[in-house]
Amino acid sequence: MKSRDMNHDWIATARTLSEALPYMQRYAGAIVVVKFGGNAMGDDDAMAEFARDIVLMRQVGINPVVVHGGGPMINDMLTKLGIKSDFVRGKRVTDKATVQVVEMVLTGLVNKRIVQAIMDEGGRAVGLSGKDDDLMVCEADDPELGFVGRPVEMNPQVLRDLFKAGIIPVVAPVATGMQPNETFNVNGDTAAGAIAGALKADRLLLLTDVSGVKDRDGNVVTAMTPEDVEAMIADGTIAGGMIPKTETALKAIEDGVRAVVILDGRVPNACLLELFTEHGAGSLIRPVR
Ligand SMILES: Nc1ncnc2c1ncn2[C@@H]1O[C@H](COP(=O)(O)OP(=O)(O)O)[C@@H](O)[C@H]1O
Ligand SMILES: CC(=O)N[C@@H](CCC(=O)OP(=O)(O)O)C(=O)O
Repeated sequence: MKSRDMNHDWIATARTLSEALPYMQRYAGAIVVVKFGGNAMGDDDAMAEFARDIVLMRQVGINPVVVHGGGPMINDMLTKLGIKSDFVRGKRVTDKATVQVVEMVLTGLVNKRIVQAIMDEGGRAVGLSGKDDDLMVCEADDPELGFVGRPVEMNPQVLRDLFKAGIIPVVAPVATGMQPNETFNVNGDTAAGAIAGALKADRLLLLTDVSGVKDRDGNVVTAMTPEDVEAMIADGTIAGGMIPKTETALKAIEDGVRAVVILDGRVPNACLLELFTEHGAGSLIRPVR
């Protein structure tokens, strides 16, 4: 058995723990899907800290699912191999050679790095992609993008089976198609939204590199309805990479996810701060109740 450091700095102070306990009880049995993007991954210390948070979530009875990205790691490998890559509306134009590199990097290097980090922190993790047990079946999103997938059928039973066994699923956003032998590259946010929707998750946490959705003055909007988000997209306050992210949030809520939070994954203990403190973290999007 490997030696494992089971100390969680975050719960080292009694004050924080007493604040956290009611929230931990409230979330017992909840399904929380966490999108961990390539830009949020950082160095080995940041990875270990993220893994520690996920393990703690599992220890207090939450069923976490990690859906990861890895755009920067794909870029590095494509550069090494001399393959050029372009993005259209935030999605990578993916030809045959590129989709092979995407699958190799995401399901190999990135997926196993996260699985290993969770194991090192005392959790149990199993890595899979959308291909495993047909978890995520796609069609081509747009002919202009090549092998970029749009999820059309989800089979999340394998995730529920892993929950029952106390195992944390770690999902790479690579999917199978309707035809034999098809492989699709799926945007990480899109995959996380589709998985959260299929599970009717209690929370979808989209970790990014800003503290949340900002208004015109640059202040983070802490609570929003889907209608607020639509208005901010329409008037241009939400732009660039935040558009697909917030659109993913809207679709997930439509599919039955109770709430979506967009938050800064570079902040230490970001997921725990969101789930287990009164003030939370980032921007919470949910329907008016
Ligand atoms: N209203 C907004 N609030 C916050 N960020 C915004 C907003 N509009 C555009 N953005 C941009 O969206 C970016 C996040 O999207 P993206 O870079 O695609 O994230 P990731 O790489 O984590 O998926 C922010 O860094 C910011 O530059
Ligand atoms: C279709 C598409 O764009 N797929 C992404 C998949 C990885 C991803 O989403 O990574 P981040 O979350 O780190 O950006 C890509 O090829 O980069």
